[in-house]
Amino acid sequence: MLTIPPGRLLLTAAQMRGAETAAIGAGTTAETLMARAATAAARAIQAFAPGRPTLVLCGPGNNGGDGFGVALRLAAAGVAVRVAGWTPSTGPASAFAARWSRPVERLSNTAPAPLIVDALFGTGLARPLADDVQAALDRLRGAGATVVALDLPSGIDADTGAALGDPLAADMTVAFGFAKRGHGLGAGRRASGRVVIADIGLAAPAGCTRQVAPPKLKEMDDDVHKYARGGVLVIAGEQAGAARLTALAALRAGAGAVTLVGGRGVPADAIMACDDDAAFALLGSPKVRAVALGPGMAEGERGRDWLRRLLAATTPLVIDAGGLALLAGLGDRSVTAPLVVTPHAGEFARLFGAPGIDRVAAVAAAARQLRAVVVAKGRETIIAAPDGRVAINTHATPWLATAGSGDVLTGIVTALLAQGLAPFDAAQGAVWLHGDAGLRGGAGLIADDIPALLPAVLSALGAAS
Ligand SMILES: NC(=O)C1=CN([C@@H]2O[C@H](COP(=O)(O)OP(=O)(O)OC[C@H]3O[C@@H](n4cnc5c(N)ncnc54)[C@H](OP(=O)(O)O)[C@@H]3O)[C@@H](O)[C@H]2O)[C@@H](O)CC1
Ligand SMILES: Nc1ncnc2c1ncn2[C@@H]1O[C@H](COP(=O)(O)OP(=O)(O)O)[C@@H](O)[C@H]1O
Ligand SMILES: [K+]
Repeated sequence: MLTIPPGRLLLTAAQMRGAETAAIGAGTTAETLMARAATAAARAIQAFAPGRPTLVLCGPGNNGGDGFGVALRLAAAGVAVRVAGWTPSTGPASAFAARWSRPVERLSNTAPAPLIVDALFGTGLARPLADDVQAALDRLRGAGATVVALDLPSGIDADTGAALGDPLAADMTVAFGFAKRGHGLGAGRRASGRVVIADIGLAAPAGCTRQVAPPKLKEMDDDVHKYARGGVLVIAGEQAGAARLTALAALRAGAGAVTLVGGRGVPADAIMACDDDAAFALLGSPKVRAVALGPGMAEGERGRDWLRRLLAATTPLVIDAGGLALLAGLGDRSVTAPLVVTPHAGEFARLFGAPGIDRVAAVAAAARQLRAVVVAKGRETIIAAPDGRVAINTHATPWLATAGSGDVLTGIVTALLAQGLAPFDAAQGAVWLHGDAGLRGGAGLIADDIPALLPAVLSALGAAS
């Protein structure tokens, strides 16, 4: 499980190299950075699994150098340490390797130890693990050792989290400077275990991806009225369940009033119903501060009409489900409204094409292309703004993969927009609240439960008064 703290930066390998170059340009040597990394990692290892006989697997590059640095420090602390793998011959890594006076064992026949430190490859992994390296990892995996990875589990792509082999699953990963995107995505997320970030004195470049943080909620004025809290209009199709889930979620997430068009006019008591003509008349009035389009909606002229009208308006808009299918079929996707779209993987592919291995890059490109905030839902939800900002949410549970869960998210995003949050902040906040509600609900969760869990989520964030 990933435990990168909320709000943390998630860097790419290129951004890490940029940070390193900047630090070196400002006078810190590469050896100093490596020494800081090794000292921090050795400390974290001693706190996590003190005194255990250790095998350090060292690679040919600087990740291997970190490994030698850790081996030297653990040995100096009296731990029984062996090293296997490469002996780096260039750069700062070679200096650390040269100080290791004991043997360097061959990966192919080294014996396991109760603690394995994985320092084979970090951000420089450039191709799939070679067969002999993979075979060594597979053999060592069988020993059931505790595994600590330095910077990244070896075999994980730093930028995408993709597996370039089958890494040893780490119990803890000590990330140097910053967490990497690969810690939060895909196979990397599974393989990283607990991610501890070691400060080695690097400054992050601008424009890095962030882990989604809980939203900062504004205190409510005591003389507020329902429309001042943010009125929401939900334009739904005939599927009553989806429409109702979106509308209820918007109310629970703080919208003062929700008007629903469609959903066969079946509102719960607190939801107001109206028809298309009345809803058209409401648009642009202070009673509607944000609109959701698409829950339970089939393709057809009514939806297309709404879509064209809403895209050309100025009221903040969320498009999901049937609304996304309509958007995919639209020749001219020019948008004036502040827009958030919330596609799941299938909807994303239909709108923007298959994302390929680098989901973050694909979602960022989609946001630029559509000039909208794109919320690409899934196990990790990636949120991108047209100006290039990207956030990743992992604060969620697979129990959220349940029918209607996306309709609930739509309602939450719309409610936060109606309360005046900017689209990128509303999208992040909503995804976090939705994820937190899912985690609170846990096993057996269904979409109907999520709106009812929101009061506890909001109260815990200090929104009770
Ligand atoms: N950034 C910073 O400030 C700091 C970074 N630090 C550390 O540096 C790490 C990055 O180091 P790095 O750039 O040397 O890359 P690394 O991960 O050791 O791998 C490169 C080596 O592996 C090789 N190689 C690649 N793929 C391979 C494969 N499949 N199979 C076999 N070989 C393969 C590649 O060979 P080549 O591709 O050149 O043939 C090269 O020799 C980073 O993760 C962190 O631990 C810290 O010291 C603190 C400061
Ligand atoms: N494996 C998972 N782990 C965490 N969250 C998930 C997972 N799978 C789906 N989700 C979340 O559940 C929601 C599902 O949305 P969606 O696919 O639109 O459902 P529906 O169409 O049934 O409403 C999204 O918020 C998504 O991020
Ligand atoms: K590693």
